[in-house]
Amino acid sequence: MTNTQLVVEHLSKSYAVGGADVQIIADLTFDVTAGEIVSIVGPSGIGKTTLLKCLTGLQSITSGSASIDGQVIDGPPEEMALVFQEYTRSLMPWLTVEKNVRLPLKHLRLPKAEIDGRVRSALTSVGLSHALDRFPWQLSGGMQQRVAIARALAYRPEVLVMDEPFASVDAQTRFELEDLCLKIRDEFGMTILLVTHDIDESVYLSDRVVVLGHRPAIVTRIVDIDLPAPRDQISTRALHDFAELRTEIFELIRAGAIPAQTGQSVQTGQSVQAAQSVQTAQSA
Ligand SMILES: Nc1ncnc2c1ncn2[C@@H]1O[C@H](COP(=O)(O)OP(=O)(O)OP(=O)(O)O)[C@@H](O)[C@H]1O
Repeated sequence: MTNTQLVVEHLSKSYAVGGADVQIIADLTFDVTAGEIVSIVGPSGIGKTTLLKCLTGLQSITSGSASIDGQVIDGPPEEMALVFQEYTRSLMPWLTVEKNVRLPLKHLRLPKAEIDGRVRSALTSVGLSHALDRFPWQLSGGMQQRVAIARALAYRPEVLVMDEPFASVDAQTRFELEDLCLKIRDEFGMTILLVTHDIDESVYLSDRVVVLGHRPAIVTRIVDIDLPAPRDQISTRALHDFAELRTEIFELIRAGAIPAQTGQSVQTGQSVQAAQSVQTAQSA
């Protein structure tokens, strides 16, 4: 029996731009089962980050709905934690690694021993138990992103939501962090929803890939990724099925591309993302 955790039904989203409503998302319907890894892909500017913001309660939904464990989402859900691409802005530079991970747990009112245990085990899971007393600026980019992931893990969310989490690290670190994602899912049984621009990454990590296209955005296809487990960076990526899935998704994204914009003075997705220094759904 499957346990549907996140349900998105006919979700649409418009932004007010210069006095007019601009519809970004037309009508999205999909769900995510507990313990699944689901990637959201689509052309740049299609509304992927906007969708995550609606699902994490950081933006209002214009019509339709999203719910987690049967509860309608109308603010940041306790069950979710968020990891963004910009780890340099989500970590507090004046706090040690250990204190950064501890920060969001403060408002949970847990016994100190429980908090200590969660912080230690999250940092061990991401391979940073040796770096507790270091400051973010003393770490490599990949290590900083591990701290951001550990902070989300220590919170023990049911659903980990990640927006382009590995876009700012080198290729080798990216592979390691992808494998860390798979390990987290297996170890903690966590549901993971992520936005990525990297089609290979979406195929490698996911159980299903939700492809968004057109303007305003719709779901163009939900692709099942039936690749064998456990996945491995070399052997999984060498599979014929892997190449076929990558081509299928690439073609779907190309078919759903947004035509060049004429006259509309809307910012690109990434510039808006840069302008809004949102950190975690729990405002860690
Ligand atoms: N707060 C906002 N106000 C007005 N328009 C916005 C706002 N946030 C995003 N947009 C617009 O919504 C559209 C989708 O942006 P979004 O960041 O969700 O896309 P994306 O698919 O994540 O983009 P990218 O792949 O480039 O990161 C863009 O045209 C963007 O300019």
